[in-house]
Amino acid sequence: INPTRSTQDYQALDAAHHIHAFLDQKALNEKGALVIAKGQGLHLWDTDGKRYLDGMSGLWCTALGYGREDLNAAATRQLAELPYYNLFFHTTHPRVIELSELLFSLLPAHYSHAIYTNSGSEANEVLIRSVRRYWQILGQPQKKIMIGRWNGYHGSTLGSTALGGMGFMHEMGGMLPDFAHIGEPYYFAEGGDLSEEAFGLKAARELEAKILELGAENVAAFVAEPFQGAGGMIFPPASYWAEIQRICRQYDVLLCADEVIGGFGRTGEWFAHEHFGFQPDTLTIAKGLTSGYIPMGGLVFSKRMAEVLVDRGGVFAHGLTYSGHPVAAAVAIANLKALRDEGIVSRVKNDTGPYLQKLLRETFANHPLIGDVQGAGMVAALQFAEDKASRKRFANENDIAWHCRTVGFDEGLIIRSTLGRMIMAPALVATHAELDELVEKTKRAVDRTGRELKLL
Ligand SMILES: Cc1ncc(COP(=O)(O)O)c(CNc2cccc(C(=O)O)c2)c1O
Repeated sequence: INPTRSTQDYQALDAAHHIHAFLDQKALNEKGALVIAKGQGLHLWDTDGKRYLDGMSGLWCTALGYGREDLNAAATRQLAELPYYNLFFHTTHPRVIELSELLFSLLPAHYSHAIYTNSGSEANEVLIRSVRRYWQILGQPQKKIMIGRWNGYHGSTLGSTALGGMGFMHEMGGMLPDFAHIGEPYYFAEGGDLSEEAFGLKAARELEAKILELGAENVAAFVAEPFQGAGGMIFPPASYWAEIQRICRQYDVLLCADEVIGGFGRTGEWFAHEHFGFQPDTLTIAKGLTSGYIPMGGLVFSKRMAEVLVDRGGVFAHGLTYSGHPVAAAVAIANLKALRDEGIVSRVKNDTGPYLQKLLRETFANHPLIGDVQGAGMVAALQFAEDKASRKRFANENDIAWHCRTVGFDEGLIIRSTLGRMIMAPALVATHAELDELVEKTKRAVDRTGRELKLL
């Protein structure tokens, strides 16, 4: 690492010019941000030269890990050839066409069209506008309410915030009309004395109750993450998604999956909805699309929706300057080809995913502080609990998880904490040795947390 400034200089300038995401900036300014300067494989280095194992793929996005020469070369070549063009005014360009050809070869056959964006939030703004336009074209303009889930996360733009279910986000700048929410399928916290199977059906049937309350003729879509990511890496009970899908079909409500985190191999399937076995009408994508090397998101439409928007919709009044950006598309092509041709997604499904999941369950099955281990493929969560059998959580579970995350950084490990859960989502290229290091360092952080907070 050859930083041109001292860490302190970087921290002072960062504090002078930035408002960071989801934190109290004044508090951060008192201790200074961690300045990450280099990445290679699954490792990151800060400006003091400290090395970290990145157990979070950056923010769930660096599927191929850091330092990939193929992605660098793809971007450099495209920057030289055509650094920018667009899909406005009857024009297009080769790279975004080649990306879509490749993308739809990896998607289930009933998807046909995509609109690209720069982020997942923007893709969900396109979703809101496209869904309402779809029902307008079909002569049902009043069918426009979008139903999301409490503690769901769909982004930080205005509509995506309203679609999400994080109340403290709604309080900033106000909520929007025509958005509704139902409870989340968080069995450990909400299951009570129901079986998982029964709770999954109960949680799903909240959607039917909400649709009947609002009037099916007014409800446009249900939008949800196949598994909740930012909300705490929560997998729903096995009975959940089939029931949600049945309800959507019964009331002619579009089923929209937000695959920003789950997409591109995270669960061992190319898309998380395939892991859970349901067929959404739209898919929101971002993150793993380019392994985070360059911003890109998108909205994927089923043939059924695309035909209405294209064949009967006339002018589609939407457009973003950088939609389908040539350099982002070039990186996405290289990224998807590597995931496919290096057999990375199938290795997550058949080898490294099962290896990680088994190792976590063996390591934490009888741990006095851990009440549940959830996950599949290269994503997992540990639930802190005071008592496993009764699923009793610690009153101060947020503080415990945050302490564990902080201890992790001290041990050279980056994992995420949300509520009372420790989350990991390492790069899909992780080796058995790197997964061993990830689990070993996580155990050390959990044990240290237990000692330092006198939980044991
Ligand atoms: C399901 C989902 N949908 C949309 C977005 C928004 O994407 P953009 O950020 O590209 O606009 C996300 C983003 N998810 C996200 C972003 C940043 C941090 C964390 C975290 O869990 O710490 C999660 C997401 O997880």
